[in-house]
Amino acid sequence: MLELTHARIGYGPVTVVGDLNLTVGDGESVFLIGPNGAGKSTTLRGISGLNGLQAGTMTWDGQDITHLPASRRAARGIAVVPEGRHVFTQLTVQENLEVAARAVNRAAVRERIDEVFDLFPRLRERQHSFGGLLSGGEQQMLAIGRALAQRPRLLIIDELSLGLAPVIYQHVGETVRELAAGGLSVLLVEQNARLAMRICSRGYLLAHGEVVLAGTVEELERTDEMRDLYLGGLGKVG
Ligand SMILES: Nc1ncnc2c1ncn2[C@@H]1O[C@H](COP(=O)(O)OP(=O)(O)OP(=O)(O)O)[C@@H](O)[C@H]1O
Repeated sequence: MLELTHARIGYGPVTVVGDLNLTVGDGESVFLIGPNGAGKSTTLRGISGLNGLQAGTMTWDGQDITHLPASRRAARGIAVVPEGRHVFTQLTVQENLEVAARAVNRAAVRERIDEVFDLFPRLRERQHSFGGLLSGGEQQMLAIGRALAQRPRLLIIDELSLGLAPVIYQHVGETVRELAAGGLSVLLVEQNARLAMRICSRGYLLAHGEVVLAGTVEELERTDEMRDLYLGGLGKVG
């Protein structure tokens, strides 16, 4: 469904990611992992359209979207949860969701917000609270809820677990895993390999702007790189 071919992504004249080939199939959940500065966020910026491709192509459902602006990608079903969440701190939970739902389609806004509340009951409890007063975990739920309120077909999350306590990211991760199991396509950038491997079925290891390993979770967990660098030498995903 999403396919990047020989994609080169960077900032102005600077190239960060060179010659990237990456796919996320219909209903597939895929993670991107790699050390700091590997180019994971830059890759997501290329996919969401915030950074244009310096070379290569990107297709969505077989159509070339290489030059499509970010707003039009969202309308086609690509939703991004940025690193750092970026919820509107001066708007309530409900208003945050309304803005997101309306941005893509003005119909059935209430229905879409209720769907998000069903998924994250904590947000329903806090619907009248300002975004800025939420805990980190609640803000992450709201950031994911904002993306889901757009009824995407591909949900992209940059650093799901960042700054959250294990009990919180496991709860949020479980919800994302259920969404993926239900057929939503997911592309997850995540430092926590165990979490990424629990949610996703396939992954890419990125280093210095290049894919150095790719495969299914079963294939990746057998590699020395994943075992030594990300799974603490224990091998099997818990
Ligand atoms: N606005 C920018 N202009 C120029 N270079 C940038 C810019 N933003 C990021 N970079 C560079 O791109 C490289 C990759 O950054 P990126 O944020 O994509 O890595 P990452 O894999 O997401 O890392 P992290 O895990 O730390 O978030 C870094 O060397 C960084 O300095």
